[in-house]
Amino acid sequence: MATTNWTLPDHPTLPKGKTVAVVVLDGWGEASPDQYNCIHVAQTPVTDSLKNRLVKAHGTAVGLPSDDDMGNSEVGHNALGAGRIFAQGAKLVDAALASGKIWEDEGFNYIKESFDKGTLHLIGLLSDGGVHSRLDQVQLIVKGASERGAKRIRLHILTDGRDVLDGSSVGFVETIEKDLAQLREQGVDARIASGGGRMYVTMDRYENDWSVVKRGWDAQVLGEAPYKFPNALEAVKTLRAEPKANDQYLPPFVIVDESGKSVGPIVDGDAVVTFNFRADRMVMLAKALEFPDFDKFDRVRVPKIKYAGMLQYDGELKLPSKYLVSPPLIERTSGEYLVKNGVRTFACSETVKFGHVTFFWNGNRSGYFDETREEYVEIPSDSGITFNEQPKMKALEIAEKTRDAILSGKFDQVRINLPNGDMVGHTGDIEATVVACKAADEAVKMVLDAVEQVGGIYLVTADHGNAEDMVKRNKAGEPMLDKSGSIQILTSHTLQPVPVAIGGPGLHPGVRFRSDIQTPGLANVAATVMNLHGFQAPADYETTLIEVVDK
Ligand SMILES: O=C(O)[C@H](O)COP(=O)(O)O
Ligand SMILES: [Mn+2]
Ligand SMILES: [Mn+2]
Repeated sequence: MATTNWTLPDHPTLPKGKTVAVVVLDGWGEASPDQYNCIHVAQTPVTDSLKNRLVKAHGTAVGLPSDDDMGNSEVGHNALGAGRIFAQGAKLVDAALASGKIWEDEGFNYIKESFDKGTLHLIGLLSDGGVHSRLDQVQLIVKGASERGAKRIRLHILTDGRDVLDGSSVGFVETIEKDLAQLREQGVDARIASGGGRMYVTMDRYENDWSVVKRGWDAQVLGEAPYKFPNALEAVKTLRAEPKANDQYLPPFVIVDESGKSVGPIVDGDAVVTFNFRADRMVMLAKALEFPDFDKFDRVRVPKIKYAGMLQYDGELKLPSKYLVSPPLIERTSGEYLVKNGVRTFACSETVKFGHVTFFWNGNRSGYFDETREEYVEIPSDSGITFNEQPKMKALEIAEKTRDAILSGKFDQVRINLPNGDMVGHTGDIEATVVACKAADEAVKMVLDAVEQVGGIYLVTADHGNAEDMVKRNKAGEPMLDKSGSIQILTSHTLQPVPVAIGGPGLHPGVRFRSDIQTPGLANVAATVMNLHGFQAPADYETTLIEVVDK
């Protein structure tokens, strides 16, 4: 393997030594101004005043299978940090299924060893959102595993309503139940065994609230939950009606037989696959399943299982150790280059997005490259609430810490994520999302004021759209209505482009956005940031967005 030359060439014109603030507004796209565009409705004077260039943040521009795929935080921050477009989990799993390689590799052969005597359990997000998982892939795994000897299959589903419309869980359950019924006709004992809403059961992230993972453990592994149903369709329909939970927050349930016994606890000798390809909301469960000295909650019973992830979720921790598809190998990220070229770096967000500007930014790698030159600060997020209850979240605290980092003179780059537009946008609460966008704008102001004071440079951008469009639209772009005549709230991300704004007193006056890049995307930002630090990007990086004209 060729050794990497980490030394970045000097930029021909742009100086070194300027403080550069990189601000990622999570879920902040560009869309027509109307009442469902919360960024437009909110008072956002600071971001409104910035001069933007729009870049693509979805689909093939960020390594997703097609341009019908909305962007998301993982692929967005990967592209921002890595400066190149890598085929992402969704695409890699598609390819492994299409070629059949998934069945030949080590991961599947490992879990297959249990098929003779044990049950195959599949745990993950059941939707066609394509952000964490995809229903068609789950269908192919169920079918493929049964064709290859799995005689007893149990699904542990997490309902979505966040990357897809609320209420769509019913249709997804119907689809998978049809497949399972067909398998039963062929003599395979295949059933859904448990479930719950993704935000309340299992899919916490960055260790914000372990009780979420514990609720899932109790249902999936121990077969215990406050709600018991004879089948999953009845479970989802009933829990949506009473206690009137939405898909994201359905309470945990288990499916029981006539005698009231759970149909699918995980026991010694079983195999488990977590079928999400995206890491952030599966890695906590992976730890509970795999770490022998796990101490985040009492697991009560730790079955001896063969476990594989759809992908490996953390390359540093090698977690899980077995996986069905190899993750994208995202190396030589801009963060690593810049640190190795002496750029002292500060990264900050609150818990729910902390890994976005560290782990995802650095190519799905946790930890520092060089702890003498880096400081990552995590502001604890609120837990146990939906963020429309506290739409300002920790934006002010993030901004204060960042301001202090800028003014301290200890850092050359400060890199932050402001979660408000995204996290509140996902709740579908339009009024709260307007408050959220205002709070993010105020945070940007505080950061830009500090940049002004130190003669620095800012680059403000976003990872994908969300808050700029809160309604499901038809092909003509008109809001769609549900059966009762109310507008259909869009809780998910969008396909919209996102802004990139560059400025500040330290910016060379000749810097312009180039006009010769046909369709720039998020991956063009890394080379741009390197330029702002006075370096040229490596030759295989997507090209910079800027040029310097004589001034
Ligand atoms: O995990 C989530 O919250 C959503 O599925 C996607 O949102 P994110 O990509 O902005 O994190
Ligand atoms: Mn995001
Ligand atoms: Mn989001």
